[in-house]
Amino acid sequence: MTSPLPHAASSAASAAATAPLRIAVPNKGSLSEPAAQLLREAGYATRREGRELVLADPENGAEFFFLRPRDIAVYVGSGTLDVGITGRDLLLDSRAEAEEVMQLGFGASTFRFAGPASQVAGGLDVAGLQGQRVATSYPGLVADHLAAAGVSASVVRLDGAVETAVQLGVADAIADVVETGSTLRSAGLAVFGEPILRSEAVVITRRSIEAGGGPVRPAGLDVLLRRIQGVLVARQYVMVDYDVPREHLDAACALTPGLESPTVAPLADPAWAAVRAMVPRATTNRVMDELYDLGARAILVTTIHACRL
Ligand SMILES: Nc1ncnc2c1ncn2[C@@H]1O[C@H](COP(=O)(O)OP(=O)(O)OP(=O)(O)O)[C@@H](O)[C@H]1O
Ligand SMILES: O=P(O)(O)OC[C@H]1O[C@H](OP(=O)(O)OP(=O)(O)O)[C@H](O)[C@@H]1O
Ligand SMILES: [Mg+2]
Repeated sequence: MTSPLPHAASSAASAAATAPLRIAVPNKGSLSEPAAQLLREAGYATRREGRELVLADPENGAEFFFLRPRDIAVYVGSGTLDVGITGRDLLLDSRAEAEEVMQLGFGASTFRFAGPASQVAGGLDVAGLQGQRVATSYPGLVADHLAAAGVSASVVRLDGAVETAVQLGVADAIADVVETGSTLRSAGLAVFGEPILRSEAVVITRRSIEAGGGPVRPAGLDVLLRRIQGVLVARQYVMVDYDVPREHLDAACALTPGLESPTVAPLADPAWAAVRAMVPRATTNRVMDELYDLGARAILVTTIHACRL
């Protein structure tokens, strides 16, 4: 008797057979929990108690390293680790040889200059920083921005609580992450100038891997990116099903074009058709109202748990 043929190896299984993909993940701070949640939803192992520094996930061909978000670009840029999740602002500040390959839609913030509210009301602008002291935890980012603006100022590097530096006389202005703006307000500061950067969490790899010309693209990277993309799309879209009179089918399909094209199926009653399409989650109720006004009925919305497009 012959033994059965093995199943063709899936891309995930073949990745598991080679060296694991080494992935850097934030161990603390604003990005840590949403990054863990994303990886969990993408089917990867996550650490049970928060103190593990390394976590092997052989079933998925991955190994996770829990590191300070600020250090992640350094490990990835040097090629020590294959891929990482960090903030765009931290990546640029590090000046590491790493680049962004996917935006993740969480950890959003703006990076801005701020100064005493009275001076800002009096017209303080970036040119007014000439010869001044600017406190920040992101000295690389600020130095690059000032140089591009042709402003010569001294950058005072602080670890955190940067807003207090002006009050204590260590700096004349600051540049920091602003989310709600409440920390600035309570320190008597206000933003000025254009935003230096809009940041969010991103996936990074070593520079030029994407172009295919530089370092070898690590095995398993495509699987990781596809899985993450699947989670992000599943979060952004819902599935909408409805029945619509055939005379309004074209107008209904225009409202719900889906990604390629909506699925249209006949109903037992030839005057009606059934339609199924993915719809951006944020527009769900507006689309339902417009479909209803058009004569569509039995409009059902369901959550998508995962997808591969
Ligand atoms: N309110 C926020 N404060 C700081 N960083 C934020 C905020 N919202 C989003 N971020 C993003 O999180 C990343 C900084 O994370 P990091 O863990 O270094 O700092 P943190 O969240 O302030 O934590 P901690 O101050 O405890 O070290 C940056 O990419 C930043 O843009
Ligand atoms: O605009 P907001 O919503 O007020 O958020 C922005 C503040 O949050 C962060 O500080 P964090 O609490 O991380 O303290 P740190 O400065 O010591 O890092 C950041 O450095 C700002 O100070
Ligand atoms: Mg902080």
